[in-house]
Amino acid sequence: MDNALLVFLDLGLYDLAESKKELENLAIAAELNVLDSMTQKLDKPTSNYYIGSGKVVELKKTVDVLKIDVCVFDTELSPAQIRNLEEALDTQVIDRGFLILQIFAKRAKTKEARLEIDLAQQKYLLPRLIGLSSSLSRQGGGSFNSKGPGEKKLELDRRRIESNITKLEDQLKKVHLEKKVNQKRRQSNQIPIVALVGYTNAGKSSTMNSLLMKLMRNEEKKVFEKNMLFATLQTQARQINYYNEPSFILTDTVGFVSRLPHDLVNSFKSTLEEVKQADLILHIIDGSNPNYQHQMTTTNDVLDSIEASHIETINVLTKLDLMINQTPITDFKYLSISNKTKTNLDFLIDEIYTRLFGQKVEVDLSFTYEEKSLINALYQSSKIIDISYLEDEIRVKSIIRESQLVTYQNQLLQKELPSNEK
Ligand SMILES: Nc1nc2c(ncn2[C@@H]2O[C@H](COP(=O)(O)OP(=O)(O)OP(=O)(O)O)[C@@H](O)[C@H]2O)c(=O)[nH]1
Ligand SMILES: [Mg+2]
Repeated sequence: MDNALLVFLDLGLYDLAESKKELENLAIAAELNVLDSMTQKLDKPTSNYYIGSGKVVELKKTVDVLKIDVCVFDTELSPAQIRNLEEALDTQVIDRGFLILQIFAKRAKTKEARLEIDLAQQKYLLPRLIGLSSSLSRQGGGSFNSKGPGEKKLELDRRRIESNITKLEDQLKKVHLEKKVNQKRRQSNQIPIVALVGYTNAGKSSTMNSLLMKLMRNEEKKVFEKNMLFATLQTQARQINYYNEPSFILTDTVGFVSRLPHDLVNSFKSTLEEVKQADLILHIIDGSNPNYQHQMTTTNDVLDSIEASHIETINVLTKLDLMINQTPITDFKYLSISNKTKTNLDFLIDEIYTRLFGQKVEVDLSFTYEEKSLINALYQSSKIIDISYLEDEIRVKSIIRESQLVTYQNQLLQKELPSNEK
């Protein structure tokens, strides 16, 4: 494990305490051993080193004493700043964007995620080729093994990266095409899609698992959840068939983080395609996090940028069990749940079904004996109260959802007002 030192500049732009905690968690997620941090208060960053040159001297001392392998700066550094800092500190220097790319690179498992992250890394490196040359050799990420590469080598490296980018983009196009076919198939099934979105570590995967256990009682379908930033890197979908209710597809997605590297947002836009296809979004918010408002805004901004902000949304506050001594949140409408104590899950489930399929209605239906398959479908997606087999028809009394009325309009005998049954 590499020893890391975190460097912050207090420009009064961000909540420093939150930024510190978040960068530390990002470093831990990147499997770094955080030994210390250093903060400088300045009005604006310096062009040579980002921090002041006096601070660089101080930093160098700490780097030597603590045997620091990598200094992580909580910002986006220019290629020149990286080069200058690496020379002055004689250690690897990376910025927040590079750190996030490292986490994704470590976690990406599926073919698509691997290609996306490779592409984001190559795009990130291209303009930083000069500055990052020594970091790269330490990463073992290519043949950039001299500290001051000559012009010719630089040109070769640049061309190689450009050709890598083209290759990766081609491969990705193919993967996306296959995915589109699958999506079309799913859409033609007309099963509605519910997507869980939110800030990283908010509790999306845990909420998905709570719902799966409650509705499907199937341990095997569970997804990975962990107290670690970016535990989920790939969208995962499960079809929910709950007795007495119509089916829907539930998908877990990659978490968001503020100040995400631009190339990464672009790369993961296709992963977020699923969100765009959703009929309903569950915006998962960690209500116990003092910074929840900022996290919500970040998520809403990403939803805006992928043109998904028009999709119907339920705000879900998780970690209710940790919010006991907090002043209640009153600035927006939400449902609060706990995945730990399993509180309010029934409310959430009922809200999901109502938003997707409308209220429950009690109906009397009449089927011919040829329409038996329709009755089977009804059995799977609604609550049958009574069924009687008459001479030339089958009479069924059932509680269905409003949206199912269309499907059974030819069989409908009478319709009563929405029942109060929940
Ligand atoms: N106390 C408490 N902890 C929770 C609750 N929901 C989730 N957690 C914890 O929060 C941490 C993150 O949960 P995840 O479900 O992995 O979060 P996520 O939003 O999927 O995170 P990423 O996939 O990393 O974006 C885990 O340690 C969970 O156990 C809850 O209701 N109460
Ligand atoms: Mg997750």
